[in-house]
Amino acid sequence: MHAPNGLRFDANLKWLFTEVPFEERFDAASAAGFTAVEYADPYPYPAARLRRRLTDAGLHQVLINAPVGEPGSPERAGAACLPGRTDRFRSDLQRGLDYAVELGCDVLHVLGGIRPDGISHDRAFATFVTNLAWAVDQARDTGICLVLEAQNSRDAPGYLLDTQARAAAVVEALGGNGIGLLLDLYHVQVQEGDLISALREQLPRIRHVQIADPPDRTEPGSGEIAWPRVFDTLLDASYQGWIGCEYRPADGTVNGLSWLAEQAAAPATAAEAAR
Ligand SMILES: O=C(O)C(=O)[C@@H](O)CO
Ligand SMILES: [Mg+2]
Repeated sequence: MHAPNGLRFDANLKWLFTEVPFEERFDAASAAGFTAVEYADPYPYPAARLRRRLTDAGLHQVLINAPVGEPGSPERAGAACLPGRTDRFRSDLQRGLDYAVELGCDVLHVLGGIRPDGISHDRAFATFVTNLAWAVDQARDTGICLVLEAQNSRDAPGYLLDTQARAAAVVEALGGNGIGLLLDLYHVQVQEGDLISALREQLPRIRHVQIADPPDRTEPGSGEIAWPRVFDTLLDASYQGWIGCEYRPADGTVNGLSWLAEQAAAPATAAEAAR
């Protein structure tokens, strides 16, 4: 969906349109005007079936996550930083790439993982970088870009990538080709604040953006972020990627979409601004 300001927003089907069962959310997103979707977990469904849902609804798949383990398991946020779990990481990553190819998806989010008790940060981080170097090689011929997201420690205690600087350090260590940042503005605001500086600093590495307004992770305009300033920063930098609506609608998905007109209004023309 193009907002009045020209930025492109996609619907996160884990968070939006939860009024209907998952497989009905494709049509619901299309009917609400979205042209693209993302969701973390396609794996309960055969990829060919999801592909049909996308095609029937006229939607593009923007992003999925690589598989993660069961809630409560050491791999619950992925195996990428777990020493001794390389085989598991590799098979999950390959499965993620297979789904991304089948869904025509451009971007695969590889989660940072939860550092296990007794493993130093340095060891977990080195394991992560080694695994990601292999993953970038695997993805190279597919054209799929891998992305890393920093998550805030309130919602994701123990998450390896807890700041933009840590996620960016991995991108830099791997040379920045075929790998970039998923910058989730909700996590940035909760963990670090200083959003516009973070955007300006990370823009060359950003391949995907996600949005939600703290403190309740609801739609833009319902919380504490100055969204028109944030969107202007992306526009000023000619950001070309998608922006995923990864928020919990405060009062129904379709009711809540009025923020697109209010918070992502068309920039005033020079003549209007001078009046
Ligand atoms: O929690 C988030 O933020 C995400 O983007 C999820 O995809 C992490 O699984
Ligand atoms: Mg996110």
